[in-house]
Amino acid sequence: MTSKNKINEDLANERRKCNFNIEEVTYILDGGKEKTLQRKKIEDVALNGGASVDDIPEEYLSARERYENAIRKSCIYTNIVKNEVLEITGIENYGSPVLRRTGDAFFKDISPFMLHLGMFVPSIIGQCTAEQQATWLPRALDMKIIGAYAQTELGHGTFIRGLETTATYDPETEEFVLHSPTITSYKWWAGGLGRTANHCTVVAQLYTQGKCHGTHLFIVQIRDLETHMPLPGVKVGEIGPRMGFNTADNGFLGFNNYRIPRMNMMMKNAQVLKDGTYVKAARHGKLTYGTMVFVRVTLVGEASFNLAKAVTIAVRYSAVRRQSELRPGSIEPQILDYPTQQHKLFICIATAHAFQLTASWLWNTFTAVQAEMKKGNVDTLPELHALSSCLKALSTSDATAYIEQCRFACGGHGYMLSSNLPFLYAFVVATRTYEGDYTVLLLQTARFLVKAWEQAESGKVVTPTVAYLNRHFTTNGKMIWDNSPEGIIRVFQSVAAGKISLCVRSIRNRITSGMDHEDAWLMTTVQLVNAAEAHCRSVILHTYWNEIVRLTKHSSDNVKTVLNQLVMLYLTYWALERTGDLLRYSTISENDIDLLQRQYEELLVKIRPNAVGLVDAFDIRDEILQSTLGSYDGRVYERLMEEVQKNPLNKEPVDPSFHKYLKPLMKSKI
Ligand SMILES: CC/C=C\C/C=C\C/C=C\C/C=C\C/C=C\C/C=C\CCCCC(=O)SCCNC(=O)CCNC(=O)[C@H](O)C(C)(C)COP(=O)(O)OP(=O)(O)OC[C@H]1O[C@@H](n2cnc3c(N)ncnc32)[C@H](O)[C@@H]1OP(=O)(O)O
Ligand SMILES: Cc1cc2nc3c(=O)[nH]c(=O)nc-3n(C[C@H](O)[C@H](O)[C@H](O)COP(=O)(O)OP(=O)(O)OC[C@H]3O[C@@H](n4cnc5c(N)ncnc54)[C@H](O)[C@@H]3O)c2cc1C
Repeated sequence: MTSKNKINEDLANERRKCNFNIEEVTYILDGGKEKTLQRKKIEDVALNGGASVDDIPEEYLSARERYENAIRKSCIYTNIVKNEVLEITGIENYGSPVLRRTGDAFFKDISPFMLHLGMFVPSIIGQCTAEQQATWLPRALDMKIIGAYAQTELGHGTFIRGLETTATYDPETEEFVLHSPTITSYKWWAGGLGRTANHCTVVAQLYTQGKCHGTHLFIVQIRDLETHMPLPGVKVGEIGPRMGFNTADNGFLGFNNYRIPRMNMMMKNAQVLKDGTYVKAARHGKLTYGTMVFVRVTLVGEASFNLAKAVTIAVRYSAVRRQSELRPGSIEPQILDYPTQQHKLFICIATAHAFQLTASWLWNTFTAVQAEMKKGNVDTLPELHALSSCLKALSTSDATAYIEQCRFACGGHGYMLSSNLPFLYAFVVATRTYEGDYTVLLLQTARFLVKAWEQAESGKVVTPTVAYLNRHFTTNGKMIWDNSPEGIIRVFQSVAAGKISLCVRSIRNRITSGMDHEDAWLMTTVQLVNAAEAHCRSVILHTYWNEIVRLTKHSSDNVKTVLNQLVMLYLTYWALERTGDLLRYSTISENDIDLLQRQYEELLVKIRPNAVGLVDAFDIRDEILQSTLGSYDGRVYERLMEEVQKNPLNKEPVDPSFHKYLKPLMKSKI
């Protein structure tokens, strides 16, 4: 072994200590051995060319160079995917999470093609008729056209009904006229729109025969395919530097009476006939919001994956890093030996597991609802909307907080861009806002919960994810505390039921004292967000536990044990985080809380020897991690020094600014 690929001795020791079969855990997280093998095959094909390597790390480049470099690498990756990977996966897997994750080896920030595959293509699949799909989809998948998703405007992001862009049908020419009547109606934020896209999905208020029919989706060509010039009537550009997403060329877009053919309206759920007659085909009023539901579902997996990356970096670093002394004169311990460090990191491993298993479960729910909707049944959509909203909100918010915790866990070196932790944070913190802000989405779930509560109150049996509400009406008083996993979950469900019940009571009391329903709801929104968060927490705890029990049925004993320790850590951690709620809604005592705390500390000790094995089980290749601190070999200090050599500021021993500014300053007299 050369010194370049020699494994750091501490990390090698950690791997020797690991007592479970790492591959077995990887298979569970990936959804089965076949899926792991296919992922590895894709990674081998896509990454073995080393095409991702930048001579100069992208953070040293100017805005223009960074963008050009991102396009260059996107094209390399797209060609690999088109020519080699799709042969393995099949065209239907274009845009699958595996491709998205493999893509992370090419970009520290983000590909300008992300929104093309992440939202433009899904909007064609979800919102177009079969005939329209036949026109657009092959060209989009083949990258003959490149699209963005332009919904948000300068004046409105959350409130879609408030969007101002208009699409007015002209039966004379059988065209829609797109127009941006005000400055606030300019599209703003769409990824890939600023410089890259030549087409986009535009969300606009549809007018026909003098009547507005609300927001609908349109496919709009914005640039010439040969020259890439914006077409007449289109004003488009990049919105400027932001906290992250700096290679995603987020853009603005305005229209001046710009005409598109009638058939460019996405007509799966509603149509405008040649004469201008509006026909609504949809059985549910919000099917045009479907692309957002799809992305919210995928974001739970994104949260898990990005957190898995962060904690892989932080745990490996913590095994390599030695600091302070436990006793005078003793050898400096690995920082992973500090219980406070374990407290910061093990919850991140458990959370990545919880979100990954919840994401798979949510994906199955999503595909089941889609299948029902194909048959004309939309009854399960409200529950999916409520679930995807709160799970998107909580998973992105928790992942953001824990990625930052991983950075804190790496001390000063975590602040280096080369650790990749700042990039991960800047990318993930945006997910809390986009595709529906945290608070706004929890309030959507709260609407569903209040309705479910009313149904349960009237004796109706409610859907499985809120079935605990039926129990709430048949049991009296506080939930009996029970330290088993099922007991903790039951108590969390009682907390959710209790909070929803308080919300309903507050709304009713306010209405009784003279408020109208809207004001009573508004005044209760702080509690409603809290109740939706409690509900979502109980869903995650329940799903995580159920899935671990199901998936480890045939596992080896040691895998069963370590995955059980993790899920118990998760349940105990949240019980301790929510002792106030537990005291209010269950019979938990001071003594029970002391026991929980001891149980938590014992779990940290039990998990400690397997910590590196657990992050290895995420099986994230070094090319994808892109971190000086987190590589498999643990050559932390060597990599930090190697990275310094790439710094253009170190190219010359003396910077020109010395002669230009510093020296004259030093020579000048006071
Ligand atoms: C080379 C390539 C390299 C790599 C790439 C490789 C592969 C890539 C492949 C894949 C990518 C994978 C993943 C993608 C990952 C990341 C994507 C990256 C970036 C994404 C960027 C972000 C994009 C965006 O942000 S787009 C804009 C999103 N905007 C929003 O989310 C707006 C939020 N607001 C709303 O949703 C609504 O306005 C509202 C819900 C808040 C309110 O709506 P409205 O006022 O109309 O309704 P209400 O009156 O409140 O409610 C009425 C009833 O309707 C119900 N309702 C609401 N919404 C829905 C819904 N969606 N579905 C069902 N029902 C809904 C509501 O509950 C009410 O019901 P009730 O019964 O009356 O109570
Ligand atoms: C990196 C990034 C990429 C994006 N990409 C795209 C894209 O590709 N395409 C696209 O169309 N859009 C995109 N967006 C826009 C994104 O979807 C919106 O920013 C998001 O939906 C939030 O809307 P907003 O910015 O209008 O926030 P606002 O709605 O103005 O929110 C501001 C604050 O007001 C609060 N608030 C708003 N309404 C309510 C309410 N009813 N009740 C209580 N509180 C409320 C929110 O909680 C928040 O705290 C992107 C945004 C970012 C940051």
